[in-house]
Amino acid sequence: MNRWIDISQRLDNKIPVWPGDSPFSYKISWSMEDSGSVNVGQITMSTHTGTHIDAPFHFDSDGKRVIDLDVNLYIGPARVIHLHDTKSICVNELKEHNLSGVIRLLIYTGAWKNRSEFPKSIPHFEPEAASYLAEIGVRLIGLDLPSVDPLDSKELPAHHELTRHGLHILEGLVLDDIDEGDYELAALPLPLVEGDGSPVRAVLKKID
Ligand SMILES: N[C@@H](CC(=O)c1ccccc1NC=O)C(=O)O
Ligand SMILES: [Zn+2]
Ligand SMILES: [Zn+2]
Repeated sequence: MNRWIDISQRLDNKIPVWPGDSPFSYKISWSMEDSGSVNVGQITMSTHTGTHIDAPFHFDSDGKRVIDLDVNLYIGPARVIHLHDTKSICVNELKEHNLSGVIRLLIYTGAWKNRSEFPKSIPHFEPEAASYLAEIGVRLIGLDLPSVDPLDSKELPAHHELTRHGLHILEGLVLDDIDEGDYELAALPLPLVEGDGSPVRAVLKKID
């Protein structure tokens, strides 16, 4: 029987974050000793830490908040493909894979090698590829990278083009041990009413 595999980054106080962004912190705000009965923790984090989804509000002030996103996007069949040593994720590279019928596409690049540090540069998603994926019927794109755009991009063209074509974004996956193929995915965001993004626990189960 196939088992669920965790493809999420672990959240501890050392997890690297976007340069200048709030560090992740978990601490016990009320300890067993203080309370006499329970440990109660407190989390402080940026919504773009580790494995997370972006809501359109992240890059468009009129865009959907996390609570407005359809949960059905984040649970269901997904295809994993490998694009080794890619400089940028473009239509030509995507065309080397048969993506017919794919709704959720997860891309392994292997470019974020040292997970204890935020990467200096990453391959980016070519904005032109958004319409190509939308025509196939892809609705969710996931990557093993902290962003779909170059790290120094202020315009965020890939984020905008993906959203304009109805694709949703999942970032910071850990796909190192995942073979190409078909899986069930679950990567649900939290019900953040004002959220621009949300951490997710992303898991995969191989489909035979
Ligand atoms: N677009 C990136 C995040 C991002 O751009 C960012 C995240 C935290 C703090 C600052 C950021 N961008 C600043 O220009 C993402 O989607 O996760
Ligand atoms: Zn993000
Ligand atoms: Zn993003």
